Amino acid sequence: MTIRLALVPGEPAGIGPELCVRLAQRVDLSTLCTAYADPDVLMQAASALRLPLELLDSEAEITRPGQLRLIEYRLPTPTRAGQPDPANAPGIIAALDAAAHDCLDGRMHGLVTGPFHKAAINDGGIAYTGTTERLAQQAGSDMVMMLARPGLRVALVTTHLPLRAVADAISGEQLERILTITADALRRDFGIASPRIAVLGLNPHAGEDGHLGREELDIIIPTLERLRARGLHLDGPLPADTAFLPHKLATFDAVVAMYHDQGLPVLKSTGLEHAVNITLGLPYPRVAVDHGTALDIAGTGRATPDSLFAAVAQCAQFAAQREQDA
Ligand SMILES: NC(=O)C1=CN([C@@H]2O[C@H](COP(=O)(O)OP(=O)(O)OC[C@H]3O[C@@H](n4cnc5c(N)ncnc54)[C@H](O)[C@@H]3O)[C@@H](O)[C@H]2O)C=CC1
Ligand SMILES: NCC(=O)COP(=O)(O)O
Repeated sequence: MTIRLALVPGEPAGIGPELCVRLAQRVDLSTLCTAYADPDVLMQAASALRLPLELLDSEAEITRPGQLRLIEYRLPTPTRAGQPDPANAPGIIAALDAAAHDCLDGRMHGLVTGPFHKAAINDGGIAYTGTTERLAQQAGSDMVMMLARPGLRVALVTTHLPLRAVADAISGEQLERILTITADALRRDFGIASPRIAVLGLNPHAGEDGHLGREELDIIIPTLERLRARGLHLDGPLPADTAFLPHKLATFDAVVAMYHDQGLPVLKSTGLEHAVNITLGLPYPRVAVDHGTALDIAGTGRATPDSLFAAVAQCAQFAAQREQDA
């Protein structure tokens, strides 16, 4: 069967549009995608890169490099590379919401997104902590944010939260939900029959037996014991500073970190180009680039499209797997 993916470039002043133009040069990937975007933004990015771009209607067949199917979402103000305009926020989010809606109703099999500029969207009057949270709210489902590259998958217990709020957000119920969704996704989407998951502590040295914090003793350990009794293979709570040592990582299928900057720097420090951002728990597969809007290099042609290419390939694989299982 033919897999159809909705592709949303994200912030028009960032590198998202030019990555979509580069994607259009790869017929093996572009043939899977339909962009939800402003045609002028994509044509401007193609012109800056001096690459061919022909925008087709949403049912057209891709026959050569440089073609991309498009569903139009026009923005009110012209794009200047590197300078997000909050006035465009409603249009940017309208494209995202429409693409997600088309995934929910089965018109599309999965969603691939470029980077969104969180501050510009909030400055435009839309309360937005992240795409992961918005998609989960729209779908009425729970979610887990997982970033993955070959050899390492990191899922997060809390996502876009001020550090001050993290400890209060970690409850036994929340941890149980995150671990259950992660284990289910490892089985269903990644085909790992009996996944082994490492769970990090919250405090230095995983609390040092309660001398450096009590969340491990009061919340994490009891939750892990409860879930082990239900058959999950969980190791932890592990001290975060040593859990990522290569000989330890080799024994896990995924690491669950308590907060954003506990887990993601480890993954991103080995290169932005190999990793993708996966939303687990939605009714459809969603995969995003792992990097941000890179306003500092937008329009220069220096942005590598590898994470977007990997996101499309990964989303197509998940979508095909789900269609086969259905
Ligand atoms: N998937 C998403 O929607 C994400 C959005 N963001 C948003 O992006 C904005 C900027 O975030 P930053 O922390 O500055 O991170 P960033 O990822 O945009 O930039 C960090 C550094 O990596 C470079 N870089 C990023 N992507 C690259 C690529 N494809 N090729 C070459 N170099 C690349 C940038 O030039 C910069 O030097 C923020 O508003 C943030 O919220 C951040 C992460 C993910
Ligand atoms: N650090 C990941 C990130 O900011 C992207 O998350 P989301 O906007 O896709 O939820």
